[in-house]
Amino acid sequence: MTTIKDIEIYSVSDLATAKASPWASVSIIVRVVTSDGQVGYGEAVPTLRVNQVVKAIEEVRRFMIGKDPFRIEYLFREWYKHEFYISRSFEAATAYSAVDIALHDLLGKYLGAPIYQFLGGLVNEKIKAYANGWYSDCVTPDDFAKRAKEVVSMGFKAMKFDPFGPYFDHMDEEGLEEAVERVRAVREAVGKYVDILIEVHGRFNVNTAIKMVKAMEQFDPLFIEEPVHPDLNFEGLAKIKAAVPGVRIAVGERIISVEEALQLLERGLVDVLQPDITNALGFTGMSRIRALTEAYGVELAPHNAFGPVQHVATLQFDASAYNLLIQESFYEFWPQWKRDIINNAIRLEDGYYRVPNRPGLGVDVNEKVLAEMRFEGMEPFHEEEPVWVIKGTWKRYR
Ligand SMILES: O=C(O)[C@H](O)[C@@H](O)[C@H](O)[C@H](O)CO
Ligand SMILES: [Mg+2]
Repeated sequence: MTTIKDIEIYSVSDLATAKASPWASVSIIVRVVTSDGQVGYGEAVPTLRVNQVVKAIEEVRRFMIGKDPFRIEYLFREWYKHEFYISRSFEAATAYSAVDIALHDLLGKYLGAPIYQFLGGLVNEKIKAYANGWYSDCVTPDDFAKRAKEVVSMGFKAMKFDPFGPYFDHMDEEGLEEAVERVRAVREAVGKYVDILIEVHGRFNVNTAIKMVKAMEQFDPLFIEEPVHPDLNFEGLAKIKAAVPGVRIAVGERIISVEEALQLLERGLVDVLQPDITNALGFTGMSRIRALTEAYGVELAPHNAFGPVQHVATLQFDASAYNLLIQESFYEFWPQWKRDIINNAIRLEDGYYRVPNRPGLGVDVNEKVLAEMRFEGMEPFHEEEPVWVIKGTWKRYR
């Protein structure tokens, strides 16, 4: 019987190139090795918890050594039994997510099939992408408009951005006007057939969020994402939906269980759910969440903001999701080393991605790059700009 022989953990980074997504200037890649020498890869969430996540993966590693890697559901339930806090701990959830992704990669390689083949087969021949990470250092409406045009020239048919500068909790009239002017400039630059998605990063209190959503409706966003502080999601989103029923609301990047997805869906608070395969318990969790969204008639736009193994794992998941709306991508805006980790195997074709159809994740991981980029340390922290915004945008322009 094939067993898990080891789980290696690679924190990789080149801090000097932390351009668009400062929260993910590090990537945490896991390499699961079996007794017959096969290797599966996964990825965990870095952000301001790199060392904690690495330690949490070590806990999963201790449990997994010697186990049958193909008993994926059994392994999840056993670890759920032992771990005790996995539904309450982001670190525990992302650690397990990374290993679950690697187990699916191994199963695909064992079966000689891409992961989507055993998730229900190919539903989406190609995946519509939206660009994120494209607006580093954009401050004025003109900055955003110019860069948005470049994004369209790359082939993207959709793009997401956070136009809210340095506002948090509350935003005054001037701040709202600045945000409106940035969105207006992008809408005028790209025209009405390119989708605009507005990212709020859960910045605002409920009253500010309602005022903001009302102001943004004129631009017909594909959705507005995380308009209110995530701990206010239930009451806050309900008030937003009541006040502005015509705007699609998207949340979900922070959920770590199918139960959290259910709490959002059963209250009718979300129009587009954005679970993330690197913290919503890998393919095992995402498949459960997908079934729920289908039952509630909610579309999927999986969050995807960290690294290359996450990128291809998400595409494998997307391939068999009939209620997929659109897929987030930072891929084209990363430093080159991140794309090199998967030999730059993914290509945007007229705004869409084809899903690799080779076994497992469908791409090779470049172990030379993994070794070269190995890194000990933490994500950079800057007091003057939260790590979760696109670099250089936490500014006013008036
Ligand atoms: O929708 C997104 O891609 C996310 O909100 C990113 O913009 C965040 O900054 C990151 O996920 C923080 O960890
Ligand atoms: Mg987001």
